[in-house]
Amino acid sequence: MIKLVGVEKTLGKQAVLRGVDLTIPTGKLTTIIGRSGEGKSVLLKHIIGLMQPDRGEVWIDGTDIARLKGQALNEVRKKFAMLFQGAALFDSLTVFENVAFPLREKLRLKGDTVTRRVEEKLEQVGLKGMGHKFPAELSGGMRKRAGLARALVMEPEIILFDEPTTGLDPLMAKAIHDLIVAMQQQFGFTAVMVSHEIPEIFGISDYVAMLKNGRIAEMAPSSEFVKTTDEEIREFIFVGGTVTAKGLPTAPRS
Ligand SMILES: Nc1ncnc2c1ncn2[C@@H]1O[C@H](COP(=O)(O)OP(=O)(O)OP(=O)(O)O)[C@@H](O)[C@H]1O
Repeated sequence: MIKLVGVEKTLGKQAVLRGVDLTIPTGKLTTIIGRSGEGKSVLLKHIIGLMQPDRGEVWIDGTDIARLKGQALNEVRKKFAMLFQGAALFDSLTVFENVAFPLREKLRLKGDTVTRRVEEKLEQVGLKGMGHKFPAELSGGMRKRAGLARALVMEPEIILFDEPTTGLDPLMAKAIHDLIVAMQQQFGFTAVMVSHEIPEIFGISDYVAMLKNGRIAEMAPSSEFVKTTDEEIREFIFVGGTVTAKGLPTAPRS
């Protein structure tokens, strides 16, 4: 379980996180929403230990990583993979080498073992036979798939997705959402996603949390979340009534 307690973070002169309390259930897909610049990416960075809070606790399965450093922090971070906004592929490496990279660098695997694991992941994300291509030769959606394959190849317990569909057309975005859900159900990792894809995320997330004014204003199963009576949250998620027009929400997956 991931649990943040009273997390505060000031960056420059801005108090970005002002007491975040959030419990993220294991083996589910939780999506964090909120206005631009609210601190969603900063929050993800606290969860994975890339940033440390000024105050508060960040519990990852019984370890508070808020003040952990060096080897102890690295041990906990082995549980994680992160899919960054731009997929963060190495442009000079082929798709195959990009996906193989963590296996070779972190697990020191070689030869057939690497080939087998990489090809299996490429197939799972729909990139079978594409391993020889370079990132520049791929469409935006294919780059996201390659990034997802690289995240999955380490078989992490937790995957963080920072706006995984940014820059994609609606059909491609849906394909990536569907793939994330399919992979999450198949492998059972804990998924934490930051997204602006409203209303779509209500149809795919088990839980939705909203960051507002540096705190979690609401956290609930998606189907409950949309029943919120908080006017500001309603305004944000029912932008001009379009969400209701599209007939959301669907029930969260059991
Ligand atoms: N390393 C940093 N140093 C200083 N300020 C930062 C740093 N990282 C983020 N910030 C600031 O913290 C605030 C929150 O940024 P963050 O990227 O988390 O927002 P966000 O909610 O993810 O936004 P968006 O939805 O637009 O991606 C912003 O004002 C940003 O400028």
